[in-house]
Amino acid sequence: MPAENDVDRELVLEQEYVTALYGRLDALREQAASGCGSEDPEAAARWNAELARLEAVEDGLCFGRLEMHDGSRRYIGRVGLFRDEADEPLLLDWRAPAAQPFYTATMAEAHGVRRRRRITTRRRTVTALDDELLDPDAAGTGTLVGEAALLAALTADRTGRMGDIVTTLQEEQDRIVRDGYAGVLVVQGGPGTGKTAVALHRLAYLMYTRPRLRTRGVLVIGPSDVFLDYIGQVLPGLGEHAVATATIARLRPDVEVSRVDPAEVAEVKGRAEAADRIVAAVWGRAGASGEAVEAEFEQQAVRLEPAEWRAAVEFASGKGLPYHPARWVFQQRMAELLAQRLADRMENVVFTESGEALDGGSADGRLSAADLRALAAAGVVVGPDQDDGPRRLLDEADLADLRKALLADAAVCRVLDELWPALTAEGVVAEVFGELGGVQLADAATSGTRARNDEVPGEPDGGWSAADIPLLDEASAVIGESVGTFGHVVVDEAQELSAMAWRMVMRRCPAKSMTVVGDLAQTSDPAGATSWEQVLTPHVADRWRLAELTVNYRTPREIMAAASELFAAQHPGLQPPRSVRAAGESPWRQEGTLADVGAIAAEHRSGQLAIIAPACHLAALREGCAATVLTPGEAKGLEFDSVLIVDPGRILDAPLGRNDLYVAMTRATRRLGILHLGPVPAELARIREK
Ligand SMILES: Nc1ncnc2c1ncn2[C@@H]1O[C@H](COP(=O)(O)OP(=O)(O)OP(=O)(O)O)[C@@H](O)[C@H]1O
Repeated sequence: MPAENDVDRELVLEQEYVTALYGRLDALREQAASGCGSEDPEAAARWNAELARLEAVEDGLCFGRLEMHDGSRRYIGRVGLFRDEADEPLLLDWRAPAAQPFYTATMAEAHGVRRRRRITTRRRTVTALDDELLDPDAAGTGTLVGEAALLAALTADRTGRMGDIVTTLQEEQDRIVRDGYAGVLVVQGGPGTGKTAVALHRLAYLMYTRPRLRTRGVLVIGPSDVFLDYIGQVLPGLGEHAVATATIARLRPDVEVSRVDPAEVAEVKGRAEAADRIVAAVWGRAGASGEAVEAEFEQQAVRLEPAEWRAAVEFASGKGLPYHPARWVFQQRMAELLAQRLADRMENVVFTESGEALDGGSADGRLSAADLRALAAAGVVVGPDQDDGPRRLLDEADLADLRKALLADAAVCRVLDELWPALTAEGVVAEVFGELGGVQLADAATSGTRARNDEVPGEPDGGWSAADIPLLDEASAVIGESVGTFGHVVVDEAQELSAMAWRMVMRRCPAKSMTVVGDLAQTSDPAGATSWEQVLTPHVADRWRLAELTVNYRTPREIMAAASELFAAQHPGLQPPRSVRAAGESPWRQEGTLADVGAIAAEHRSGQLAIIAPACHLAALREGCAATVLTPGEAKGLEFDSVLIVDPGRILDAPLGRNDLYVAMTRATRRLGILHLGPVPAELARIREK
């Protein structure tokens, strides 16, 4: 331990350095602020983004220092700063390779580091220094990097917003953050292992190492708007602003979700077979009629036999195009056929001496008066001076005009539309799934409802459900509507995605560069995942890799011990994650009624309290209650200082109720209480009574 006056001197020195860093930051901000007024809108936007980036790193700008064996020093912080315009680094961005030993250096493998220093600041003042001497002779004395700082971070009161963990990232987490794997990296781990935090830090890392991602766009998909709000500050604090966030439902902002499907209906809608049903419904509309086609164009009737127009259908559908682009090809082909048919009739023409066209029928292929009117309508003017006996009347340009006129003709379009109608995604989904409920849905593929798509209203009675969104997206894709894409996509709580939701996500990431975060033990959606391989192989074959996190930073040991009965019942043979700390308080249970909740909540003294209960009790519990009240599903991914679970018996009744209860129990960072409304469920019997 250095002597007290040594510590004071070090504090003064570090303060000087940190003050200089803030000075440099201020100068850069000033420069960015003046750039914001630029007349060039692109430059102004760039400077605005730069200013936002520099403003977001105010807190904890510099949080570490490495002292190397060669005597050099490296200061580590949220962004990189350089002295004036020179290359001399004042502060290393935490993502720079030279900063990595801050996270990975251990006694056994020091990576050239002699001393690792954590610098704690409040506003711009250095308040504490925490040094670790990496002495190889003392190898094996601990596995947590910066244990004191880590425990301080873990036991601090929760603020309701997730903070970044850039100052205390642990080695197993850092390895995932810096994993440059180009395919799908799955981060699997139990509750509280830092999966969300790690995924967001990895995204920040990838944006730093692959700057092109900033232009190609990155997307974070989370389970709920509350969750997205909860994590919303993490990336800006890491210096990255240009990140899109969405829930699965909000990936289609044009559709409003106003209905909840029963679980069994949502499960059927989530199955991959729903995609086949949509494909069948859409393509079943191309060339469905078996009749000969009669089109009338400027009083000329043209007839196409089924074999003729069917050839056009086959030609267009064989192009490998989506439905609407293929429809366009079909229409062009049909216009060619119809124009040719008309042209064949007009092949030879004879005019009288006075310039009148002979209207003698078409036995010899001569033009009738109707032929001439049709030609005039198509912009082809046949003058009397062109009468020099039988000849080919229409050249290529005339034929092109004729085709164009045919496609602009309402009567012709009506006929073409009947053969190959225009569709909307809403119409298709309403047609295939709209009026069906429950498991009857499974029969829809074979029964194939035949309602005319273009007459179906935009949405089924009662509006759309969240499970309809991937179906709408699928239908849009089959029809040929394009969607925005991203260079990298993070999917959080990925175990909840149905097969159809995965198809929707994959469509948005053509490069299939993704960070997928989840825990199969927390799946609560019956349409969700039971195996990563099963989920990913259809989309990326073997271009995916699994990385695991094993340490629970959130849930104290006492609560994890109580939750492990549930875990063991659901996953025999597997180990729940190891808790990094004890809270000193055991969870409790009590039998009672909803009326007891108020008194229990009133006893709660410090930190955030969340009440987690089945949906049927939410309204009653929210009345006059200051605490946050959530279902287990809504609580996914969140955490609170204290959690009170109400009516665990009913939570367990859900299709994957054990997982739901496991999720609810693992949200607490300190205290857990359980109020059961009847006899205690067997899974919770070992928890002490209050
Ligand atoms: N290295 C770390 N330093 C400080 N805090 C950490 C660290 N790793 C994780 N945490 C904290 O642990 C808590 C849990 O992290 P996170 O929410 O990312 O876990 P998770 O695995 O996604 O959990 P769940 O699956 O239960 O939603 C958060 O408060 C996070 O800040």
